[in-house]
Amino acid sequence: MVEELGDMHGATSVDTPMRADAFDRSDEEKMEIISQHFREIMETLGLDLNDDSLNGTPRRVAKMFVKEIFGGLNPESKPAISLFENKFGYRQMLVEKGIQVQSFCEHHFLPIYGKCHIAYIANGKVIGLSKLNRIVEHFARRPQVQERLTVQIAAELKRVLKTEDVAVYMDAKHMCVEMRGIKHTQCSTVTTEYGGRFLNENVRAEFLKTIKD
Ligand SMILES: Nc1nc2c(ncn2[C@@H]2O[C@H](COP(=O)(O)OP(=O)(O)OP(=O)(O)O)[C@@H](O)[C@H]2O)c(=O)[nH]1
Ligand SMILES: [Zn+2]
Repeated sequence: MVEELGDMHGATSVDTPMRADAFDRSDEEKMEIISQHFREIMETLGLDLNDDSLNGTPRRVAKMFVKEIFGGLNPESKPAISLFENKFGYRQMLVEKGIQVQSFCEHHFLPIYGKCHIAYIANGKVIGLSKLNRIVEHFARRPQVQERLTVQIAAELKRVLKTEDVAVYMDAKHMCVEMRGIKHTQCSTVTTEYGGRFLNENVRAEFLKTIKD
């Protein structure tokens, strides 16, 4: 189980901080507890949960947290990866650009949304394209900071593709910056992670040009 939680070659720094008892409860138990607590939050805000529109909300939120938007906390939801022999001898970078990112800021539990662009240079095997999107989706479905999300995606790609030649570029907007606090709507946050040959200026420039085209 500990092995499963480790997202990067045994290092722990990129891992989402999890409690030791994180998987002691079933999803159903988690939903029941969250539902009760969310009911209390709503009631504390003064809402009348006898209203037929509000009555099911605690359970809806609990299900959404456990099964949907934070489903990536469960290591069992990590996508199975299909790799294929690189019989065609493709040796250039493959860029999957414009992958949608929908995540949640772990400081305010408000949405982070934007785009992620991924590249890798095949080392023997090639990956099913949709698996690149699924890896992004898995790590996005956790409370996150954008930096960790970016590094977790890169680490998983390196692990499954058995190469350091990986690049991740993410450009996202944070609702915690837009809707509250500073309330600035025009900025976005860019995070990057480059490994192996992407540390070379020319290779990186080709990647950046491809995602800007
Ligand atoms: N580095 C980083 N910071 C983030 C991310 N998402 C949100 N934040 C920031 O996390 C910080 C939390 O800071 P605090 O000062 O504790 O929270 P706050 O008082 O609500 O801050 P304000 O948003 O400035 O009102 C804020 O500056 C957020 O903008 C992220 O993905 N990465
Ligand atoms: Zn936030």
